[in-house]
Amino acid sequence: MALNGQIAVVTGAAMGIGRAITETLLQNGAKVALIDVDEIAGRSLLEILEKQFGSDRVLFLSCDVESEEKLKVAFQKIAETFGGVDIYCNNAGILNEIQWQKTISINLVSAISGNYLALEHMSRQNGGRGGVIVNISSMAGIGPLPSCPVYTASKHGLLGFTRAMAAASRASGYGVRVNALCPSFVQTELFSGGPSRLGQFAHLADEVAQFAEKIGILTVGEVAEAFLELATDETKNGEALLLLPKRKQYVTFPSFL
Ligand SMILES: NC(=O)C1=CN([C@@H]2O[C@H](COP(=O)(O)OP(=O)(O)OC[C@H]3O[C@@H](n4cnc5c(N)ncnc54)[C@H](O)[C@@H]3O)[C@@H](O)[C@H]2O)C=CC1
Ligand SMILES: CCCCCC(=O)/C=C/C=C\C=C\C=C\[C@@H](O)[C@@H](O)CCCC(=O)O
Repeated sequence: MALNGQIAVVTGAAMGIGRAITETLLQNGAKVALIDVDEIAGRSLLEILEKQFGSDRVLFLSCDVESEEKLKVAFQKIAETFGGVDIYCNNAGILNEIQWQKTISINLVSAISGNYLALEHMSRQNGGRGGVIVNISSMAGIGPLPSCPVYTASKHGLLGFTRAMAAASRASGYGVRVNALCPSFVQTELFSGGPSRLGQFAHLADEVAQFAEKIGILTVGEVAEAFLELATDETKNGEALLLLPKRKQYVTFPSFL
């Protein structure tokens, strides 16, 4: 078991990619704290996971990641219950080009506050034991999706933040690796509900749908498998792993040094 005894925190854990990552972490021996704003879905999943893995290895905290204070309290509860944090998966995200400010708030602003809280608990400079942060960006964090420019911006921002955090952590000796996972289209609620939440560029939805059909759709299990690679490979820091059906690649970026 690659992660025996490790303590993981997953945001947006109640369904979709976050649920698959949570289940994969548990299957590999970790203890997992699930954070989600959807209390009904979260508690329902908790019941299933407690039966499958034991109540001593799972914890659910109903929390809206947009509230930095509530997220801080959630981290404190997790540290008190499990004894620390080794893995932070920042997964919670939405696609809403109509309420676009909310998309930025959840996908970027809350991701930043979550990363900083995780660093506080994991950094060796703060008495932590080090660890790894995996931010769930998107292929839209590497190339633009014309029908959702704000979602694209949030995922580009998250990718840039991830790479800067990785460099800062390395230079500061925090002992915390920070990586981004960039999946292409994945069969989830967010994907199927996306077209109904497009804004002024909704007329471009068909173009993107055709693109999705051309490149194919991932399963949440495939995303969870790629997550595990970033979480367990200690050579990976500051990486962006692009995941497509049937292939994956580490993205290379221009260097100016
Ligand atoms: N589905 C796709 O095609 C792709 C999704 N992604 C990213 O993967 C991540 C997960 O997306 P999916 O599983 O597809 O979405 P989903 O909609 O199926 O699940 C998202 C989960 O996050 C939770 N959540 C939403 N807002 C929250 C908040 N403010 N506080 C706490 N929890 C919150 C929801 O309740 C839900 O359980 C997102 O960051 C998304 O941008 C990246 C690439 C492709
Ligand atoms: C609209 C549903 C979005 C689901 C969430 C998500 O993050 C999915 C991202 C998947 C792929 C993004 C790919 C972006 C590629 C760009 O580089 C560009 O090539 C896309 C051009 C598509 C087009 O011509 O419409």
